[in-house]
Amino acid sequence: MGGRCEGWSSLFSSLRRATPLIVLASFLILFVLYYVSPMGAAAIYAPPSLSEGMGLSSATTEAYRKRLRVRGTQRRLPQALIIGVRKCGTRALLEMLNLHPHVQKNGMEMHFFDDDERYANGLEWYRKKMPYSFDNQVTIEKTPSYFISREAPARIRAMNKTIKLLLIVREPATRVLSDYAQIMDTKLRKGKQVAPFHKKVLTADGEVNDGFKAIQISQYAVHVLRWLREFPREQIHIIDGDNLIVDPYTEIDKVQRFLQLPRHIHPDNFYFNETKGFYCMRNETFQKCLAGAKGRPHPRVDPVVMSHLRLLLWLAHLLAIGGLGRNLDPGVALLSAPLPCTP
Ligand SMILES: Nc1ncnc2c1ncn2[C@@H]1O[C@H](COP(=O)(O)OS(=O)(=O)O)[C@@H](OP(=O)(O)O)[C@H]1O
Repeated sequence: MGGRCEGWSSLFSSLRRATPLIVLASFLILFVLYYVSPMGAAAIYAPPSLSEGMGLSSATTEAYRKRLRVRGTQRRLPQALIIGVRKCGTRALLEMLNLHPHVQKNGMEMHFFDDDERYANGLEWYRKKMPYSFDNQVTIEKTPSYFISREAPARIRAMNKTIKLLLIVREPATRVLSDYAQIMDTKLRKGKQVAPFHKKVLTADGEVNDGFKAIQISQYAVHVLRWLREFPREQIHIIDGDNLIVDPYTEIDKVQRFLQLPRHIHPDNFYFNETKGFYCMRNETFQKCLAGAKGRPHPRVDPVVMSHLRLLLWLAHLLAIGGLGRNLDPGVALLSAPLPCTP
C-alpha cells in the first residue's frame, strides 16, 4: 500500500516540478501554431475560392478580403503599380501575379492618382484602402487610366520614386477594337445605337480620328513620353499583352524577375480552357478563369480598315517620338495638355 502511495506522490511532485516547463512549451506550441498555421494562408486564399463556390460578386469578395487581418500583416502603400493600358490584359496580369505568395493584389481599381477628389484624400487614405500584407509581400494596385493621366506620373513619383511600374500593351489597333467592343456592348445593353467601327476610328477623309478616346489611348508614345519624364526606363517593365493571351507563363515569369520575386509561378499554374478560349489559373487551393467581360468576341471588321488603322497609328507613334506633326508634338505643350475626350 505504502509503496503505491509513494509512487503517486513522486509522480505528482515530478509533475509539479515540470509545470513551468509544460506551461512554457504549451505557450511555444500555441505561438508557433498561431503564426505558422495554414489558417493564415487559408484566410488569404479563402475569398477567391469562396467567390467561385458561392457566386459572391467581386466587390463583395474584395470587401471581405480587405477586412481580413492575419497576424503579422499590415496595410502598405503599393510597391508596384499596373498603370495600364486599358483592354490590354491588365486584369489577367494582376490575377496571374497574385498566384505568387509574395504578391498581395488590390482587386479594385482605386483611381487615386488620376482623380483629383480621391487624391485630395491623401496617401494615408490610400494606404488604408490597400489589403493587409506580410513584409515580404509586394502590394500591387492596378488602374489602367493612370497611363493616360497627366497628373499620375508626378503624383506616383511623389509617393515613391523607386516604385516599379508595369505597363501592358497590345498591338494598338487591336486594342482600339477591344475598346470599341466594350463600348458597343455597354451601349447596346442600354438600347443605344453605336456607329460602325470605321466611322468611329477614321475621319471622312481617311485620317485617324484623334477625337475618339479609344484612339488617343492607343497612341502609346505620347503617354509613354510623359512617364519617362518622371521615371527612368528601367523602372517601367513593358509586357506584351498579345503574348500574355497565348503564352501567359513567359510574360509572367519576366515580371517575377523584374519584381525580384523568387520564381514561384510555374507553367502548371496556367491551363487552357477550351470553352473560354483563354488560359485560366490554378494553384494548390483554387482555380480561376476571368469573367465573361474579359475576352468577349470582337465585332468583324473589314481587314482593309484594320490595316489602314494599324498604319496610321504606327505613323502617329513615329511622329510623337520624332517630335514632328501638328497634333503629336511631344513637347511640353502637348504632353501637358488635357486629352480631348469625345468617346
Ligand atoms: N487569360 C485571360 N483571360 C481572359 N482575358 C484575357 C486573358 N489574358 C489576356 N486577356 C485579355 O484581357 C483583355 C481585357 O483587358 P483588361 O483586363 O485590361 O480590360 S480593362 O481595361 O480592365 O477593362 C481581354 O480583351 P478582349 O479579348 O478584347 O476582351 C482579353 O483578351
